[in-house]
Amino acid sequence: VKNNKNKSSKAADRCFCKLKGEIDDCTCKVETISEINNNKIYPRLKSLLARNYFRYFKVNLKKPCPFWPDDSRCALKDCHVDKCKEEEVPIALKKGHENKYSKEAQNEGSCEEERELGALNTSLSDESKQAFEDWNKYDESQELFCDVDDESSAGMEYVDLLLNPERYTGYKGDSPHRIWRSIYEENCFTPQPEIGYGPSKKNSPSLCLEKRTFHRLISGLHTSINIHLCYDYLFQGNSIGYGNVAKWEPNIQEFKKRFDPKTTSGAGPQRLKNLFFTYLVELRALAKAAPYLEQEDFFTGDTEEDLSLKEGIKDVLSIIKSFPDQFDESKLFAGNPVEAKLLKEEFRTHFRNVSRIMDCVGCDKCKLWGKLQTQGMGTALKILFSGDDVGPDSTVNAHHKKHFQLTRSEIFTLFNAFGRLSKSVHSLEKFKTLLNDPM
Ligand SMILES: Cc1cc2nc3c(=O)[nH]c(=O)nc-3n(C[C@H](O)[C@H](O)[C@H](O)COP(=O)(O)OP(=O)(O)OC[C@H]3O[C@@H](n4cnc5c(N)ncnc54)[C@H](O)[C@@H]3O)c2cc1C
Repeated sequence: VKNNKNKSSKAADRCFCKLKGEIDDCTCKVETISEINNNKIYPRLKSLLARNYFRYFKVNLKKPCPFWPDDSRCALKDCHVDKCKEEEVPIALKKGHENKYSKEAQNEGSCEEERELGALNTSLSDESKQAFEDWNKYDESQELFCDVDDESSAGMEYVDLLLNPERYTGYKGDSPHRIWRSIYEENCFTPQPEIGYGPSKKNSPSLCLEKRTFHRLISGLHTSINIHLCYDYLFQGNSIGYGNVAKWEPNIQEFKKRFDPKTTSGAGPQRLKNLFFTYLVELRALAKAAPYLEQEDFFTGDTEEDLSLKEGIKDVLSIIKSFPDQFDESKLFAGNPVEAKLLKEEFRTHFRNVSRIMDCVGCDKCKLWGKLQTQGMGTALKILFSGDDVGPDSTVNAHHKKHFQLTRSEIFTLFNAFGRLSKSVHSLEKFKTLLNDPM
């Protein structure tokens, strides 16, 4: 037991070795983020994001992949996964039953049908449908929601995020690798080697601040997605030590495989650190947009709920604003104006590509969360770099020029995307404990 414990604490030290001190290119410390997130921001966001306003995501999951022939069928249906007989599939994994995951369901069979893990639960109540119609009418009358093309396109549907948590889906192999590869190799200014952002080495010029920022942002998002799947991992019945009961639990081995320097050629700890960088950038976007958000009306069709939601949002924003070491976006695109403009355009094009690649993700649930999080990050970048005013005077006013605006969908994805990062940072505590103290 002692030996095992020693081995595991070393793994904890190795994985978390970079999670201390200042975050690259920022003055903020990892410890400060962990403390304020875990004690103040995460608990508040958790209850805020369970409210109706932040619960139903309007999204088009049927858009064709613009870059290569759609391989999603091949990725999960018949090519990689052997089909189980109907009676072998645990009831909890069948479409429409996911939310009913219960003791009764856990005692069901053990066959893995990974396609079902990634399938969406699209059930909605009649009241929700009525509420969405009211929301649309309200949005149109406010002229706040300007992204009409997407909003009105065929294929848009509401998805209940609480019924479709981001977790292990079994999506692996060529399809996600092609997505990540195309993001990093074609769109992400990846430094060589990935672990070093530092001064230039021979044949490997260091990246400028903007490109480093871009790469870290995406890497931090990737880390967050992978932490979620490690944290909410499906141990099938018959897994060693699990008998016949299937369970959703943190998977330490999976976490180690992804973040231990030993299994990642040294890159794991930096990838974990990048999560904090991404967190800091989105935190700053919320702080910057706070004056705008604080005076926004969050319409849900229920006056009491609207008011209480507004209070909840103000409460979390007050903590976000009080964060001492905010990311300083003014350092980016600050050089020669002509070069800065080109760089910003390049940044924007690459980010747009990353968000479009999400339509190529071959697992509906992963696509859902991938789209949500890239859209949220896009909103954060718009807030930080659009150059428009963000302030109390910036809301729509019929008699004045329209300045900065956020659509409902931008507000929705901004908060939800930040909520994902917040949960990832929070779950690191659990992994640290488990690695230090394996049962
Ligand atoms: C948009 C998207 C959403 C997904 N959502 C889910 C989900 O909800 N549930 C689920 O179970 N699976 C999900 N996946 C799949 C998951 O991210 C992995 O691709 C899969 O588990 C296979 O993991 P892997 O170990 O092969 O490495 P991958 O995570 O696929 O990584 C590929 C390569 O990228 C590099 N890399 C890894 N992490 C980082 C990082 N943080 N920064 C920089 N480089 C890195 C490494 O070289 C690695 O070999 C999603 C994939 C995508 C593209």
